[in-house]
Amino acid sequence: MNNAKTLYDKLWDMHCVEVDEQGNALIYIDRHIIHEITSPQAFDGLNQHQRDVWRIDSILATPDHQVPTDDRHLGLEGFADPIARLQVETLDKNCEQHGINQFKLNDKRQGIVHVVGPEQGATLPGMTVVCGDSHSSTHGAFAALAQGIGTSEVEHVLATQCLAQQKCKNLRVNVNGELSFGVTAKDMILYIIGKLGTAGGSGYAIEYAGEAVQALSMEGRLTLCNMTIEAGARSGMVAFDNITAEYLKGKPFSPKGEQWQQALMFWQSLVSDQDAVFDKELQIDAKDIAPQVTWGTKPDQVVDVNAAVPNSASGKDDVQQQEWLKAQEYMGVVAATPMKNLTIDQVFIGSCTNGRIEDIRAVAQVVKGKTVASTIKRAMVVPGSGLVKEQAEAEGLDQIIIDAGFDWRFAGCSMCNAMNPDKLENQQRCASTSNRNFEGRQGQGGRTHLVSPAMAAAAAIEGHFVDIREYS
Ligand SMILES: CC(C)[C@H](C(=O)O)[C@@H](O)C(=O)O
Ligand code: SF4
Repeated sequence: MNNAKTLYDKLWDMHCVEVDEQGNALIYIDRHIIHEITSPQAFDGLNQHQRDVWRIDSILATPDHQVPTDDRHLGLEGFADPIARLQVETLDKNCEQHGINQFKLNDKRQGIVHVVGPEQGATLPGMTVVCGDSHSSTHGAFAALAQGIGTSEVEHVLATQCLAQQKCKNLRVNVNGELSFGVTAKDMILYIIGKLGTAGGSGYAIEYAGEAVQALSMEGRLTLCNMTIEAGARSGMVAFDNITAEYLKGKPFSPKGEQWQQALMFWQSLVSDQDAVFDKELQIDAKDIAPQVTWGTKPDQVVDVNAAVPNSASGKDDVQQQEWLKAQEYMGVVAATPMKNLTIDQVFIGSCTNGRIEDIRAVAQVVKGKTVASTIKRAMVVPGSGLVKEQAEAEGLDQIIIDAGFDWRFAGCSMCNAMNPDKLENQQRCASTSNRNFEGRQGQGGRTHLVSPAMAAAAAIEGHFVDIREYS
């Protein structure tokens, strides 16, 4: 009998507390990250039932979705929206009441939960990580089992440190060979979602593997795992290796001294066994991946930058054809229009997908000595955390970006989902490094095209999409 296990099987087995005959399981949670949107009702529930928080030191909190990004010196007074302010104040109050570690609004470690956790070493290999946020899959890049949960589950984890779950099936996505120059982890994941479809990963935990994945930096792997949820899977992960270890060494929450050595020994085991069997495998050739641009209102409505908006008649069935037509109408695009001909109104660079230091370096490299096109109404770069901002400023990247005509902002989710003042106007077209292009996602009537940071930067300079591989 084959006892070989996948990485997911291993993580599951290590955390499974109990499972009944129907497969209903309880898994133990090691790290719980919270933000201002999905935690207030959870704390209300706890208080109503007079329950305490089970393991306070497993929790890390920071506000991100509703914080304004234009200025911070006013603190809470800088909020124009009283409801947004109340959410952030409520997070403060709950964290104070329960003694929870929070990086508050004016703490330079504040930022988007999925940027802050990794950069602190709060997400470690072998952990189960949850957050009341669908992009919690991001943390799986560290060979962790990470997933988004709902508000009632946030309450359950706060109270019991456990989560009710059914085990998923195993899907491995192998990206073989080497990515072409100028093609990034963002293009890789958009391409994968294009192949899988937005429901293709449903019921699976995805492991990303193959030479092109192994060659990615930790930041690239975070981008990859981040968008797992857009393929319908709750968890995505990458096996542990030296790149993981190097990234975590010396991070504030990482183990130190003798414990670091012990951890390294244990972490080596966080890979799928050689003969582990996956329920499904997808093979991708890295050299087939070109820079990607979405044309529609779902992340799988995506094409190569050199392609055109597809003709709805080529949709696989009636349902898809109707869906494409509707998406094209909303997006104000017409079949057969080359993607490069689409002119852009706004550019948003940031989010938990692409708001890390390597993303900002890539942007600075593209825009250095150039100027944002006069037709662009606004181009903004929003670091994913205060520490990313600080690092970028130490490297002088902010000045390059500002000189090119971009806004340089404070950390937060910003225009990724417009729960704060950063929004698109009706029918404005945006090149965005975020992860969702749903109708109204970046503001009512706004039209989002998902791209990599370098592609967004080049689109800002030219006023339309260009192939970054031919751009200098
Ligand atoms: C507000 C929050 C719950 C939501 C999520 O779960 O993903 C947000 O982060 C998003 O990206 O839409
Ligand atoms: S940056 Fe966007 S996707 Fe990420 S947590 Fe914030 S709103 Fe969600």
